[in-house]
Amino acid sequence: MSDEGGGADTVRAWVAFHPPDDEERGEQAVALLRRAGLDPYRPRHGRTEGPGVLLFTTADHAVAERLGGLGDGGRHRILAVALTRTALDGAGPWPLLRAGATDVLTWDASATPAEDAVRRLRRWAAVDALVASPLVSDNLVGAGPAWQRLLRDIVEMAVYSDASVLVTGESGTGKELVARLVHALDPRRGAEQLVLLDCTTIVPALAGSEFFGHEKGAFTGALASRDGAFALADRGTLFLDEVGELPLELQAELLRVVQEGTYKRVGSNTWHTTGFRLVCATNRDLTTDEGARRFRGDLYHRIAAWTCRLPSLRERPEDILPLARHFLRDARQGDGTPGAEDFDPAVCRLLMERHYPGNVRELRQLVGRMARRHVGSGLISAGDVPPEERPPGAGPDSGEPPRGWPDAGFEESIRTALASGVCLKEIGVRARETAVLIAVREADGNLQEAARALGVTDRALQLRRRAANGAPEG
Ligand SMILES: Nc1ncnc2c1ncn2[C@@H]1O[C@H](COP(=O)(O)OP(=O)(O)OP(=O)(O)O)[C@@H](O)[C@H]1O
Repeated sequence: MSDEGGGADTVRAWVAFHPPDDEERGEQAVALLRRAGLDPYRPRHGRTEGPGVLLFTTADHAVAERLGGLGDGGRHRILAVALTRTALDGAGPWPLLRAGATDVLTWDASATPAEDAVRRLRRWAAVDALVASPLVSDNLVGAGPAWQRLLRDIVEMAVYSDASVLVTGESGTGKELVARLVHALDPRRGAEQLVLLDCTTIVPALAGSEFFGHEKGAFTGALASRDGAFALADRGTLFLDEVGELPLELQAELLRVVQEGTYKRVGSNTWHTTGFRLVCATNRDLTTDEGARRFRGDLYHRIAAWTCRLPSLRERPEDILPLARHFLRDARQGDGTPGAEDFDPAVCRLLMERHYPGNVRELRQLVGRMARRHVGSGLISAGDVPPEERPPGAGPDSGEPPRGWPDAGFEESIRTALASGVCLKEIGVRARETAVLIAVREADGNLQEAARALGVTDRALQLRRRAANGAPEG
């Protein structure tokens, strides 16, 4: 992988200007970016692939639309670079980050702005390449932009930092997969072991031995000396699943080992040293009052240097079919006989409409059951669906519309807004602004087409855009 620091490899990335007719002012910056290692290209018809730079002189309302379009709704990372010191006057960088910029720099604020920018682009391109690699994309399957952003974060944190990671999420969302991936990607740990301990299965009487190891004769039944998890994970990764279940006494001991890197085997007075990356998983919220009473705050801060929340499957319905197809391919490869190649439309609808309290694991099991019933190649059809999975009455063939809107992501967003004190009026304003932004973007800037999609007149759309830009709404 290319190092993101210094002037190593050339990095190819798009460069755009805002306002678009203000290119001349940016040309000098582009020349310096080239010299720092950028191989720039211009986005064609506003379409981009991978990360890029938006050089701007005015952070007006239109810049948000440009960012949304150039970043393809969050798929690609954008470095927004203010070419003048005054370009960020007013609201500062925050609206640009909200609109889709990954970072915002002011050219004149740095002695080496071109190098700073290229360093970021080099890092982002390296992370994108890893996210697209089979190691990541075949393991943590998902196509939605939110999932892709999460993968980028996981990869970046695994490769470029040594931080302890706390992975949260409901059962079956892929927490163990993330732990395995962090270990596999970590250039400092790759050759060493990944040691897994499920804290729900630790027997209190044997817990000390599990973690610290023991000497021969340390307790009844200790017929030989044995290494514990801290020794086995040395220079590797220790994954503690369901860390919220760890008894309080063990939490204190774990904290000491993590802080000091030393431990004694049960029945021994000799200190040993160890150093490992700690990855923990939990489906409990360890920060709530209830969670906090059962979990030490100091340990929480130690294990949660970086946290990663995996969404439930209901929060990522766009990934249900890609995941189901992935599991179908797996099932086909597993038994070596020609198997089903895809799902017929009725089964696709059933998969989309069903609820998955067990998340991805439940989807995987369901697809496995369908694949086992299927005969020959061709599509998985309604008859392959196990009887207890078939919808009563209004079945998948009933022509009912699929579960669509408002979906769980929508509700989640409103719940977050209310919990943060955002009032109903503001929620309404934001919802309208977002709808307009998306419609204009989807219509490639064609306002008539966007107005049609929104079910409003051209004039109403223009007034709304003007209102969003600060002028009173007509
Ligand atoms: N994004 C994904 N892509 C492919 N497979 C996935 C994905 N997420 C989960 N799975 C599959 O779902 C199953 C459950 O995953 P995993 O054990 O990592 O979940 P978990 O969150 O650790 O569950 P638990 O909390 O119950 O231990 C596994 O078979 C895993 O392969």
